Amino acid sequence: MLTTDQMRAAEAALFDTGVEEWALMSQAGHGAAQWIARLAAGGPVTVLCGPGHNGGDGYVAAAALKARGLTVRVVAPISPQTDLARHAASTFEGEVLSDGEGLKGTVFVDAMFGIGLSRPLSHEHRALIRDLHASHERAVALDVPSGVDCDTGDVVGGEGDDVPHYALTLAFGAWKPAHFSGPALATIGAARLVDIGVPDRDGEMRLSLPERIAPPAFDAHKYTRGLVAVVGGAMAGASLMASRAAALAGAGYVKWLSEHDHPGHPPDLVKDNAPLADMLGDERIGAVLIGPGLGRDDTARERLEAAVRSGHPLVLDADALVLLTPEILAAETDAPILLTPHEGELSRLCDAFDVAGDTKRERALALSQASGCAVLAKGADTLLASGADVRFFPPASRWLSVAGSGDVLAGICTARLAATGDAMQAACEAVHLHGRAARHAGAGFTATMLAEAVHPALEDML
Ligand SMILES: NC(=O)C1=CN([C@@H]2O[C@H](COP(=O)(O)OP(=O)(O)OC[C@H]3O[C@@H](n4cnc5c(N)ncnc54)[C@H](OP(=O)(O)O)[C@@H]3O)[C@@H](O)[C@H]2O)[C@@H](O)CC1
Ligand SMILES: [K+]
Repeated sequence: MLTTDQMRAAEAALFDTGVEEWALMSQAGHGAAQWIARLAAGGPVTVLCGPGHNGGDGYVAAAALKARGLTVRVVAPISPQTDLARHAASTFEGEVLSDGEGLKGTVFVDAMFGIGLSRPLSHEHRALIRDLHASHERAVALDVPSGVDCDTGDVVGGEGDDVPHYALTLAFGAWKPAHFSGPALATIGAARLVDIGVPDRDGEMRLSLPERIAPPAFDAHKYTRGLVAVVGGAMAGASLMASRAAALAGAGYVKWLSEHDHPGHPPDLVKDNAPLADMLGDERIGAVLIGPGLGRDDTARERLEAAVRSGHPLVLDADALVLLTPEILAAETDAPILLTPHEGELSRLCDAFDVAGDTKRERALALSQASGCAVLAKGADTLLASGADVRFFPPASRWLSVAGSGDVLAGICTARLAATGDAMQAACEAVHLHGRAARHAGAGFTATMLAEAVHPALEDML
């Protein structure tokens, strides 16, 4: 995944090796045409071409679709402004209109602006896009929906609903942050990558895709598979739900460290109510979860301090993120710690650690660097920051926006942390497991149903 500047640098590096600019544009346009042809299914296509190279890609796609025998119209409110764009336009031998008046069709292709967007869209351009979108059955965006800032996913000078919804967005050469984060998520639709020869490199920003979860070793026993300790608190239900999710996400043994009882306590979950510091002294513990249902009073703070002092790998969630300060973390050993804040908790933590950032990605990175913890910033555009690295995730089920969903995720994170010993890997596995579980749970599920669905989700990922 590349920012606009990194994308331009990657293109420049290719040109230095002798690759022609036209070759890249040709690959982008032809790659796009293949997708558009599938969506058009023989119906008419309208391509809106801008003045730069995004428009150039549009002209190449239009020519390729016309060569396939489709009816193709180009709408170009601004003429091409560079030699390369003019050359691309010259390859399209069909109707070029200056406005979209009365046009109807199957697919509307938005090739107005891509990574070169330099200011908000004018009212006229916004209206033209809205009208063409409305008069066609499906819309496809080339590189990004016009008006979206590739680096942030913000709509430049507008709100998320100022850009219409696209069925498909075709990213050229590399993913940009806008494809998986920010308000743009509401407009991007399905995102597909079109290869134009930009080499995949092991950059700091990547899209995390599900990888296989390692099954237990042949000689595994409950402790080597991971002993998870879930610290309970004033509201027992949340930590109980997290414990259940941890047990189904592959932990060998889950202990619920709770002074309170709960009627939903399953018989296979061991409850321990000895003094917390004693229980946390068990060296066999692979990872500790603290936060769900913890409470925010002095007792809760003491429990959090004890968990940090224990030196075990940790997952901090919910109330633990409200209580956390740099002073509490100062007691830390070098064990991995994963923080799992939602948007509000992330803001609070940034204040507590005295860091800031314009985007969620920048805030999560700054917090990770200031705290030394991995930060899984949850939400519709969940992302993971650790040191200088960022992982984005494919969008998950919108039904995950249910109370208790975060408790389930925290439980899964802790089971995977106990199994892998690595916060980054654990968080990636957990996000994919959580997303899979949501698919198994279907629509309108409760957090309890989601926790149970972690079981078939784990089976899928082996
Ligand atoms: N480089 C390559 O080799 C490859 C690039 N590729 C493709 O090129 C795209 C990037 O092309 P690009 O750099 O030409 O920028 P692009 O997005 O077309 O816009 C720039 C033009 O729009 C204008 N403009 C901007 N905002 C405006 C506004 N609000 N309202 C009005 N005008 C506005 C701006 O004018 P200016 O700001 O200079 O006044 C300029 O004329 C990239 O997304 C990908 O699709 C691929 O084919 C792979 C190979
Ligand atoms: K576009």
